Amino acid sequence: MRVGCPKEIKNHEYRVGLTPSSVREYVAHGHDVIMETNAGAGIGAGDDAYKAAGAKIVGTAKEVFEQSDMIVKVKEPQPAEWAMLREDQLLYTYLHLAPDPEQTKGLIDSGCTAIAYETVTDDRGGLPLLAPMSEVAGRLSIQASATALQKANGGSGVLLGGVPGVLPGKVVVIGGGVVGIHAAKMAVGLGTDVTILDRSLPRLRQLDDIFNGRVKTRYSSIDALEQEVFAADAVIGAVLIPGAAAPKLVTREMLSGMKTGSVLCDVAIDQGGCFETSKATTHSEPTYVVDGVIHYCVANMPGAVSVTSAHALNNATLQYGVMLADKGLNAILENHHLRNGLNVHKGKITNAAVAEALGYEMTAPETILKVA
Ligand SMILES: NC(=O)C1=CN([C@@H]2O[C@H](COP(=O)(O)OP(=O)(O)OC[C@H]3O[C@@H](n4cnc5c(N)ncnc54)[C@H](O)[C@@H]3O)[C@@H](O)[C@H]2O)C=CC1
Ligand SMILES: CC(=O)C(=O)O
Ligand SMILES: [Mg+2]
Repeated sequence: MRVGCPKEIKNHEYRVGLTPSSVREYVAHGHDVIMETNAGAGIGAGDDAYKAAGAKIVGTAKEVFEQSDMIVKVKEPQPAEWAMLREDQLLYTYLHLAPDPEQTKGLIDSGCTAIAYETVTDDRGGLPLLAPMSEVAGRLSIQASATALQKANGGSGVLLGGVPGVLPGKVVVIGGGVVGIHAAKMAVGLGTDVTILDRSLPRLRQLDDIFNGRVKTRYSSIDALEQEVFAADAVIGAVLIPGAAAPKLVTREMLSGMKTGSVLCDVAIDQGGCFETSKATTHSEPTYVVDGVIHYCVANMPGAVSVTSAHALNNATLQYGVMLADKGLNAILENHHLRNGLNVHKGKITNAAVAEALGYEMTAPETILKVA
């Protein structure tokens, strides 16, 4: 198969869909890899490194899209990119369609087969292609919140770790999954007072074991949520209902009960955000203020640490990517985890949560996947 990888074009997105090491693996499986020139510049991988791994370098994204059977990316396609996709082409990347009707329509109109990293599953009930970026974003969320809390950045002037004789700041994490655990790890490392809220009791029990008394856990009722959010210096939004739009857990009304200069960091913004007042921001302008509360809502947080992120992402995406290149649509038919990743095929929505969020009819992948 001809596998293509364009340079990412989202604001301050420095990751790349294929590292040179991944290119070598595709080539070892007999595939041709076509890279856009400078695609790896943001991770310090020049065209020479890609050539050495066996890739062909082309000058424009247009050539990559024209010459490839499968496109491997990081972020959801931007309008200029979805216009270049075509029927019989596989797209393998993050999509986050539930909060994004325009992109969904773009993919439907293209006729392409789109697999969303964030809905591919594994045998343990996890989301293996989302997990590495959730690890990164969870860890970054504490750095981002600590920076926003600094007075010169508009924050309340609280140091999350405190100092001897002065109490530490309070971090509240809503959603104790991958993002939540990694946010808590960083916050604990700084010496912060940390509480994690979740709706899953088994998950709360697991967190209690992992952190061995170093974090408090709380069932996420409306009461508990309100009390914790009002007392917090930083709130990390880390909930997920796979594929679906995030539930709005912190309302506009609740902001008036929060401390002035406290921070809402909405990591779940790529699924529409879990705070009513969240709107996606970029690394150029990551924060804005509503009712005295700083909002940080960057939808591609891991792009800021592109070297770590691109390698962590490739570690997770490579196995399924090579499977897709080896077997084409047959890979999706044979592997139910990859089938869970299928969101759009030949103009139909094949993911139930996406269909429900956007009012489309859901079509079961098995009924429309035609294999040559
Ligand atoms: N902004 C960014 O750059 C990035 C965003 N993300 C996003 O972060 C979000 C979280 O991802 P993961 O941690 O991997 O998901 P996960 O599935 O590991 O964890 C989500 C947790 O939320 C909990 N939850 C669901 N509804 C809840 C509610 N009403 N109240 C409290 N807890 C609730 C679940 O029980 C689960 O423990 C996703 O939307 C993901 O796409 C991930 C990476 C980067
Ligand atoms: C998961 C996601 O949206 C990201 O890594 O940018
Ligand atoms: Mg997005």
